[in-house]
Amino acid sequence: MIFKNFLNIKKSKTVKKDFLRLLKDQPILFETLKPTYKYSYSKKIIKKYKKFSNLRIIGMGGSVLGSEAIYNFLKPKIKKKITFVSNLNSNADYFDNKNINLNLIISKSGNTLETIANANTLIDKKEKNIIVTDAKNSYLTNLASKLKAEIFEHKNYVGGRYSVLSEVGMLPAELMNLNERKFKQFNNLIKNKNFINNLVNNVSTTLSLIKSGKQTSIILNYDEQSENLFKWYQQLIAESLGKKSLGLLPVVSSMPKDNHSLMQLYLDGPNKYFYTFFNVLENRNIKIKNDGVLNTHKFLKNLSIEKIKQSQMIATEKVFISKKIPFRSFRILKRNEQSLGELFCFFILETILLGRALNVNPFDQPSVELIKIETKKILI
Ligand SMILES: O=P(O)(O)OC[C@H]1O[C@H](O)[C@H](O)[C@@H](O)[C@@H]1O
Repeated sequence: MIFKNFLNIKKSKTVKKDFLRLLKDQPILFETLKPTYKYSYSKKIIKKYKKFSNLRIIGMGGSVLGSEAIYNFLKPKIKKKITFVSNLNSNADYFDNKNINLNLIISKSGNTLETIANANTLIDKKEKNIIVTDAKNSYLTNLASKLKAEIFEHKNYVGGRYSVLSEVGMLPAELMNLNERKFKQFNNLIKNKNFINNLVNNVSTTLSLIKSGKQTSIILNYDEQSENLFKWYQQLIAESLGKKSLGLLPVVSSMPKDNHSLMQLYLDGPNKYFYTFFNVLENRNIKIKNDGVLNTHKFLKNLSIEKIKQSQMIATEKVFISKKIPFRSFRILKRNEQSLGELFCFFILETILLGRALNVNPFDQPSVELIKIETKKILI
């Protein structure tokens, strides 16, 4: 991964201290970031489920965004068909898919309304089921015994949006036949001085941008297969930091598509945003067909789609520099488990450090309950 930090870096000794304190006094959820983490299942138990080829994963928010990010980012490597049911949509194509052989239903609380509704609409008697949920009595623990489903514990000390490297993201990864071990980059990264400096300076600079009134963080994403990664990131940032009238609004822009839609605003609109350029450089090599190129556009000969896209990214970075618009950039060299593991780790640490510096608790989401309570009142 190549990470280019903001141009005008603000260095903060407090953030560095916070980082060292975080390493010394690690939240227990950090166990999930390490290769030594003890899953609630054994590799032997899950082996029998690896033969299933057509999976449906049902969940909401942190219970599913991580596995959806993994699936889409690493799709070229994955031979299975996985259907994600992570919203309420009566018109979705998945209602017509009758070939599912294994369901994975994931919910920490076991009581999330959308997950219950989707499970009870979609699951068919002939399908096998695995349920990942907290051990306590809930709708899903009861459903598991009714369905005679396999049940694996969602450790109660791991919050949904921080759970991607626990059972929640790694069981789906195993079933996708990916290498779970390779996602676990925490131990390597905290020994890497470059990573630590980048992380600390990135957090310090983000804090000074927030202080100067820039509370919208726009991701200029040049890799369509990373869209779900940034959906995961959105929840992480929004639920962790959006409290006490503070927080950041993470917006994901599809690039270069949005050159033709939002870029004008980014360049000349309110001076209230900061940006993250993101691209993955390992892709199929699809080239322009030379014999079809018209003489006026000879420069296109031999070019690949990726070369054109990457040139647009570099060009946009140049324009941002000339306009003094703050940005950082990620260039991911390999599309593999390790790169994704590094990104998960970077963003998790970034979020916790921002939370500490802003003096908000990055692990709760108290107001989310309000909608659940009001919805129940309407339905009962
Ligand atoms: O895993 P579950 O208990 O089903 O929760 C799923 C999601 O719903 C909640 O409302 C929270 O805001 C999220 O943080 C959580 O990831």
